Order: sequence, then C-alpha cells, then structure tokens
Amino acid sequence: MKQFTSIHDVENVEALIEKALFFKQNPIHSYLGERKVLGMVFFNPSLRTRMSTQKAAYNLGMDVIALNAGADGWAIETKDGVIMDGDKPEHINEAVQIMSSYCDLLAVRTFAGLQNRLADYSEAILTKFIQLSKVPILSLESATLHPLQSLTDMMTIRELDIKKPKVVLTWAPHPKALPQAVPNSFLQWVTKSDAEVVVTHPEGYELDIQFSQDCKIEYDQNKALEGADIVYAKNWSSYSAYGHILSTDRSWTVTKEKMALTNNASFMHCLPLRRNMIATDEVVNDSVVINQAGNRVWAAQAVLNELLNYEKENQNINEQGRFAYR
Ligand SMILES: NCCC[C@H](NC(=O)CCC(=O)O)C(=O)O
Ligand SMILES: NC(=O)OP(=O)(O)O
Repeated sequence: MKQFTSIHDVENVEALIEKALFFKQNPIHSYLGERKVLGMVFFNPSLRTRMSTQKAAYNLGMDVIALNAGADGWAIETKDGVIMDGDKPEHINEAVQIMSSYCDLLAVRTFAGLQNRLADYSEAILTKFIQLSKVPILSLESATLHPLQSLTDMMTIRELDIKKPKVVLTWAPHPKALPQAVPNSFLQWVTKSDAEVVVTHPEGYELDIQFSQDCKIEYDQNKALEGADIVYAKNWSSYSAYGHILSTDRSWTVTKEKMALTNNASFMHCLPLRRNMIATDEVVNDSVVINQAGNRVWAAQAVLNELLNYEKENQNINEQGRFAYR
C-alpha cells in the first residue's frame, strides 16, 4: 500500500482487517519501522488518533514527531496565490516538502471547513500533502473521510462475530456543526462487508449519494433500529445545506428504550461523544466504545506495517537516500 487516504488505497480489505486482529494478539511482532520516523501533523485536535497511532508506530520500532500546526508549529497557509499579510507565516508548499524530508511516513489530520462543499470534497489540503510529500501519506481524518477509524470499526464489528449483521448508522443531535467524514467513511467500508446497512437521519441530512447508494435510508429512527445488531451513532451537519445544523431534535438521542427495539445491539461511536446528546449515559456505559477506541492501535499498526512493507519491497532508493514512491 503506497498511501492510506481511503478504502480505495487498500488492495485487500479483508487481509488488512485480519492484520489488525493479528497485531492485537501479537503487538510486538515486526520491527519493520526501526530507524524510521513517522511525522504526524494536526490541523485539528485529537486524542485517540494521535495516541493510538503513536503507540502503533512504537510497536513497530518507529520514532514519532507530532506537530500541532498553529499551536506548537507555525500556522500554515494552505491556499495558493494569497498575499500572506495575515496570521499565517508558513506556506503549505514549503512546509510539506520540508516535513516530509525529515520523515519516512507523513500523516495528516485536516477536518472539513464546512464553508465550501466543493473545496472540502476536493480534499484540497490532503491533496496538497500527496502532491508535495516525498514520502507516503497517511490520513488521520481528512475533510470527507476517516479511514483509520473505519478500519477500526470493521475490526470491532468482526470481533462481535455476527453473521450478516444488521448495522444501523443513526444521526444523533449535537450542538456544533460537524463534518460528514466519519459517516461517509464508515459507509464506504461497511457496505463492502456482508452487513445489511440502514442509515437513519432527519430529512435534509442525506449524505453524498456516492457513500449512501448501497444502503437503505429510513427516516423513522425507531423503524430503522428494529432488529439491529449494531447501532453506530454519529452527528453530522447537512450535506445539501452544506455545513448547516438543520435539527437538534433530542428525540434522536439514543436511549435505553431505543436500544430495546434492537436485537440486543452493540452501540458504537468513534468518540469523542457528548453524553446525553448523542446517547444517554446508560447506553454509553453499556457499549463497546472503549474496545472500539482501543482497537485504533491495531488498525493503525496494520496500516503503518503495510506502508513500511511497500517501502521495503520497493527499495529503489533515490539520490537523497530515500525511497522514491511516486
Ligand atoms: N475524530 C473523530 C470525530 C471528530 C469530529 N468531532 C468533533 O469535532 C467533535 C467536537 C465536539 O464535540 O465539539 C467529527 O465529527 O468529525
Ligand atoms: N475517533 C477519533 O478520531 O478520535 P480523535 O478525534 O480523538 O482522534
């Protein structure tokens, strides 16, 4: 695998899930990463992605450099052709080339701005990283996708060992406008599995058809939850009225009563989760979210291992002593 920015970068999804499950049982198995550096650049906050990916890198023998752009690093201008007389002293055109010259793999977190759908869905910043980096790029959640989370989710669902599970992705209320990256990405992965997938949300929250086309859409949340084996809750802002909050209807909060409609379903969420908005305390306390978040380490380790493997197999070192991967 020469980069990891979506499911489309993965040649064998099944093998990657198996690899993640393998690393959970055998954390210290490969030292493929010895004397290699993972750079992680964050344009947005993170708890799980940052710590789990760092841990995964350590398990493979890698060293890690993490930078919070604009906090412990210079604020980075990401647009071309602007007069840089504002508060961003560094331009992405230099920054990515330089950061990638210090690292063997470069990872980036860059959320949707939710102002301009075209810009977000063109993945402008992630694309800049891919174009400018000398080394393979790994997404730590981009404007429209969160593949490390989705791989983790598939691994977590696999552990539940349910044949043809009914998986319900439900919208839930939230006080802030959030990106569509997690639900988009989840649908991209889960629809490739043997699951029956139902998406439920208020009208106006339809996701981009490219992600939802293989799912059933059910506007009645209670009806959707009937017989569910897995309930995956998430808030997202509107895709059609781009970035807007159309509803904060608390009747969509996942409660114990709603979970009673299911087939004793496991409750999943990527976290962070606003309790008693997305789901009640009881539902969260009785869920698989801690195991799910724990699995982030093994998913990241599987991905890093594949990227390092690709590098090793293509040992045509360039004149800088680095692997020329493009
Ligand atoms: N990385 C997992 C989710 C990240 C982000 N959530 C958030 O920004 C939550 C912020 C808050 O609750 O205020 C999202 O939905 O894409
Ligand atoms: N689920 C997830 O990506 O968590 P963080 O935002 O804390 O990394």
